[in-house]
Amino acid sequence: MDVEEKIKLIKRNTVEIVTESELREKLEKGEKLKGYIGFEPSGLFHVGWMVWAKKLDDLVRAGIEMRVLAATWHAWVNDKLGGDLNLIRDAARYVWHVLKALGLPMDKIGWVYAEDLVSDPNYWALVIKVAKNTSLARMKRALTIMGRKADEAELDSSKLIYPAMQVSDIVYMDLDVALGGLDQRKAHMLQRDVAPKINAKKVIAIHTPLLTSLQGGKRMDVKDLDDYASEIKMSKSKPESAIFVHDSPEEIWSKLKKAYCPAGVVEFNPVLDIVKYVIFPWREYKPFVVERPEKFGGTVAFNTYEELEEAFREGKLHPLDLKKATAKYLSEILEPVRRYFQENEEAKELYRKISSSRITR
Ligand SMILES: Nc1ncnc2c1ncn2[C@@H]1O[C@H](COP(=O)(O)OP(=O)(O)OP(=O)(O)O)[C@@H](O)[C@H]1O
Ligand SMILES: N[C@@H](Cc1ccc(O)cc1)C(=O)O
Repeated sequence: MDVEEKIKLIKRNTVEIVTESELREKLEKGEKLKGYIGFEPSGLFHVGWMVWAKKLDDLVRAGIEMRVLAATWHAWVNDKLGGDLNLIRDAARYVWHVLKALGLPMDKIGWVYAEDLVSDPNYWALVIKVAKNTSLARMKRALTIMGRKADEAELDSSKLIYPAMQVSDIVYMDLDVALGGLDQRKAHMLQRDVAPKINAKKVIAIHTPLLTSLQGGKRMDVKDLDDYASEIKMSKSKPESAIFVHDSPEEIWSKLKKAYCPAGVVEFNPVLDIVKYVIFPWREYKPFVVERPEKFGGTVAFNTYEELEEAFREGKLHPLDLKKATAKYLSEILEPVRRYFQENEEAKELYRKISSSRITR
């Protein structure tokens, strides 16, 4: 794969790369790049996470040495799973199984636990250095990276340490690339600002879109799109907002049937988001076929998402027909996951533990 092909693959279905020219420069020099994505283990894997999972796969294919950080200590700070580190670790292992079930090349992807970092005093020296170079106001503003509002550290000041930890994770692992959904932007921009002050390299940030909650969203007068998108995103701590990778075809249909999808409305439409960022990429961009009786226009095939969006915007594709086809394809894509979790004993047991734990936050 030449540099142009790599950049095309890395860039597809992202919101932004900060910056593309830095990425190009490193690729042109033939540098061996190291990257990561971190996640907080808690709760079940929803289809929103398939957006970054696909990008993780793309980055591996583009030759970037990728690892996944199971941010167990961060999840503890963020009160996930009642702060029970054993359960949090189980939730991390569960995610490993989901990624495997989705077909990711887990033998080519590193797997790191926060414990591997926090057991080293040098890591904490970095956390202090990052904090020394960050104002309190900036640290508070960055709390959206953990799904919290700036004032949520008032009663629990450990939360103020979290952004410094996330920045330190990147520096400690000496990474070139940080992958995350758009809601992780503030962590990456903070890393880029602090890096030159602590003699570290600026990370190249790759941000993927956030799937909208099944309840949808409406554009308001928002200052930071990353803050608004994170407020209305599909999220594991709001189960009613999400389709989980374990949902049966019946559950998927029943959730999609009720999902926000007004005729002709494209913005913050969760059904279209799923088609664009999950179905097209996970089916390797094969045509999306909507079966309809002749009297409603007959069966129609869309070769690209753009064609489908145009038809929907112009009222040539009815929300119910779109939802039916989306449910069918999504159920098909998720079938191997359902099968894997029936057949793999460890995965099955972890799923049982995590899904029966009532406390996600
Ligand atoms: N709806 C979504 N669409 C796409 N990516 C998402 C979505 N929600 C989270 N992500 C991404 O998944 C990664 C892990 O996020 P996170 O642990 O905050 O998920 P979450 O479902 O919002 O969980 P929680 O509700 O516990 O905050 C991040 O990179 C984040 O940007
Ligand atoms: N902040 C991320 C999790 C994360 C934690 C540490 C990291 O280094 C990276 C990501 C989230 O809420 O999903």
